[in-house]
Amino acid sequence: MTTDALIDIKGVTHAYQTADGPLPVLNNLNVSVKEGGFAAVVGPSGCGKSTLTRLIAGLMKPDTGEVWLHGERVKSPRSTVGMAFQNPVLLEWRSILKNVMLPLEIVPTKLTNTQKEDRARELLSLVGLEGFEDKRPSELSGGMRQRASLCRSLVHKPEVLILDEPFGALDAFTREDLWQTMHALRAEEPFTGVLITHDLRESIFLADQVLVLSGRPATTQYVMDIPTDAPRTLDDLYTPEAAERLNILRHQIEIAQGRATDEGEAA
Ligand SMILES: Nc1ncnc2c1ncn2[C@@H]1O[C@H](COP(=O)(O)OP(=O)(O)OP(=O)(O)O)[C@@H](O)[C@H]1O
Repeated sequence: MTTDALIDIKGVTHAYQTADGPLPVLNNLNVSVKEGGFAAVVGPSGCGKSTLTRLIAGLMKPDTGEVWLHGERVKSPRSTVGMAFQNPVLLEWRSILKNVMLPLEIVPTKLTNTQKEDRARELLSLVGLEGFEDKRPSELSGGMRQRASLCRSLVHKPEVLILDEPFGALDAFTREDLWQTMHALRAEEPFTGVLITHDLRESIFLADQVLVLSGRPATTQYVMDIPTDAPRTLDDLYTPEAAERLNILRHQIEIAQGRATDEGEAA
């Protein structure tokens, strides 16, 4: 296969088999993310965003179409994909450090135990959790737990990081802090990312490409490229360019929901 895309989803169609018959979820979906790219996926509730992440991670196979990661067809679960979700599932009987080290116990690695620990400590320090390594998850705030969960999803240096609404349960200020942490992490530890979110500001702040999926069964309805020439700051969200991008995306979501048409008229 000749493509410079690290993630290449080609013509994927999928339906879940339910008691009421097939539920078509994805319809001829095409998504391409280049190495080091960061794509945000937005779309109406229930349109198939999480299904897309399961396909990338190899947790399920599409009915038709192909999923490729780094030039290899995905047919089974991939340990080279890291995932973080809205509710970080940290194990209460393990310290924060040991929680972060968990993937290194599961995914084959040549690191010694000391190197594994150093790696986990380094990431925890990068997200501002130095000094909390020996705490239990319940001793941390929600934002701190999510930081630890991000470290855990990156500790084995995955090719792809999938973030499924990881900041959705956090208050607005903590969420903005975490957005900046994401940029810091990416600067230190470049990865290819796919972020599922309902927050359009989050999508334009974090991603270099925003994909709007149509209503179910989802197809790629609109793609917005966001150039990344300089490090982003929260002030960038209050510029006329940001306002225009948010307006375009909001309108596209309304089209996906069937509440507006292409011409901007109410449906
Ligand atoms: N294992 C399953 N079996 C049957 N139906 C499923 C299954 N998983 C998801 N669905 C249905 O498929 C549709 C798409 O689900 P999915 O979780 O991918 O959507 P989503 O866009 O991530 O949703 P949300 O925005 O609400 O998080 C939903 O209608 C959901 O109920």
